[in-house]
Amino acid sequence: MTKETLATDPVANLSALVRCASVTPADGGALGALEAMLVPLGFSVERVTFSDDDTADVENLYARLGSAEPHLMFAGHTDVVPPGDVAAWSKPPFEAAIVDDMMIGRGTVDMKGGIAAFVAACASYIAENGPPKGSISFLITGDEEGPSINGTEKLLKHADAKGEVWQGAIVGEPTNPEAMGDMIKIGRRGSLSGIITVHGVQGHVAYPHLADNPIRAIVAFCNALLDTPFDHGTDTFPATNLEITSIDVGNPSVNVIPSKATAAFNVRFNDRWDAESLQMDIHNRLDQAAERLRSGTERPPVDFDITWKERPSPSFLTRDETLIAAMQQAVESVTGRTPKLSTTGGTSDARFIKDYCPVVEFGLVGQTMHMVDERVALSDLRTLTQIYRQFLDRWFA
Ligand SMILES: N[C@@H](CCC[C@H](NC(=O)CCC(=O)O)C(=O)O)C(=O)O
Ligand SMILES: [Zn+2]
Ligand SMILES: [Zn+2]
Repeated sequence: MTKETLATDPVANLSALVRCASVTPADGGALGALEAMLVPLGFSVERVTFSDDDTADVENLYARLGSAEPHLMFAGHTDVVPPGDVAAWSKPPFEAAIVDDMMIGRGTVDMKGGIAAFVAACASYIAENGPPKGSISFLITGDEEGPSINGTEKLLKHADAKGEVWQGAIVGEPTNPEAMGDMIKIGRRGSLSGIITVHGVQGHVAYPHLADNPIRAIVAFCNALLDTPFDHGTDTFPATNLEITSIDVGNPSVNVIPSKATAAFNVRFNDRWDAESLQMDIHNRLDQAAERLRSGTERPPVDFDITWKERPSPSFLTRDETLIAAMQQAVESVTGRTPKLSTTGGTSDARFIKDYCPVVEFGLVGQTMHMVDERVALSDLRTLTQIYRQFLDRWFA
């Protein structure tokens, strides 16, 4: 294998990936581009498409180099969110244009950049040392930005059923708020979504005693969810937070009391809760608010129901000190900075991986993810490559 055939340049790797328009669930050739980088490095590549009811088929990739332990998994996604208003971009979102040492394009930071850097780190490791004394695998999905039904969760099950065992995993999502070296994610909050529906009685706005306005109750319910904090955070997690994401009555008239009102909400919860205890607390809050609405009035009981999104995400915390320390040392040795160990932000596919092996997350600076003109500094991409390379050196030492 000559050095020239190896994908050691993270910028070239990223250009190839960004040029594939892989908006979920489309692959746009992205996994093929990744396969073309991995095969010359000696990886055995398996491509697998998953299907499910009521959702699009999605392509995924699992690649492994080596058969011995320790086995390190690098996990991520090649799918990207839509570009939005293409005319608002300063360069086409799937061109990978470089301006002032920044590459502009959808997925540059979230998270084709992480994949490009990890491939480059593997290539440079192999060029210097030959194949590692152990194994490296890539577990890459095309369904992270979408419903996440035909992605990482199924790919892990598929690989596990074939006997794959990992000792640790890195997820390459953008974890740094402002600069490289800011933050490693060592866990994630849970996520729970629901919709409250209040059923009222439609009527004339000038004759409210003949109707039952559901907006009165939906406002009281939203306040009951927002007024009292769920907690004040724990040693390792920020406070649980609930956001109302939508309130709808679908009423175009000014003189009609609507028949129904709904409020959608999402809770990001810490390790004091699980989905069940949180659901119970929310039910209690709503029951008490309904009782308050009725007490001392002639009103009928509030008729409401709540539906939960089928698949809440659990919170989790990685407790593997060795894996965390290896990433921390790699970041410190390249950036000279001590990264914060954090559980802030959204959830990620690490919530599935944690059931198979310890997992940490480190990637690029996330400031422009999902935005128009998403972009990465080429220097950050090179820094990330060096950090992953340092990690590999430590892991396989
Ligand atoms: N689409 C998935 C889960 C959605 C995951 C999403 N994660 C992020 O935006 C990552 C941001 C970060 O790194 O902090 C979220 O938290 O909503 C599904 O529906 O399951
Ligand atoms: Zn992402
Ligand atoms: Zn994203």
